[in-house]
Amino acid sequence: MSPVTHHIALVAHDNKKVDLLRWAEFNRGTLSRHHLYATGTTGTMLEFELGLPVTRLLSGPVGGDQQIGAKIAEGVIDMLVFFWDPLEPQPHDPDVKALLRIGAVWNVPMACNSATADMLISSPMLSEEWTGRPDFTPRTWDGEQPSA
Ligand SMILES: O=C(CO)COP(=O)(O)O
Repeated sequence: MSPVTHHIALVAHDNKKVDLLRWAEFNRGTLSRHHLYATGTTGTMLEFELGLPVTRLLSGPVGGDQQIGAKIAEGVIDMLVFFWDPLEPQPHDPDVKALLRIGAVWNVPMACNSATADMLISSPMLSEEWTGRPDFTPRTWDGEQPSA
């Protein structure tokens, strides 16, 4: 039986990049069995340090967070490790909030610090086909005119 692979997104703000790199190096073996995605700078550093392929999107402040959020909404990404910086304001704070929000909407397992990331990466659920994705009924235009 082939091992289950997941699509894992990794993102870190500048002051948290070293923490994420350390965490990813420690978990390199496990991460190597999955498809990795990252925002631009985080992805470049991860590829360099881990020597693993990473699908790199744009840098966070210029749309990368939104791209990760879109992939969550499309059902591509099924786990997010996002070491955001709680001690420094970010110019793209609305994008950061939007990413965290869409992850919550789609019930994606999200880790915002290494303690939670350790728990997610060591979860037995990581070796199972798993989706906690809610089944939203799309609200489509049904052609009815609003009553006057
Ligand atoms: O800003 C980010 C997340 O909000 C991360 O972007 P970079 O990986 O390009 O630094």
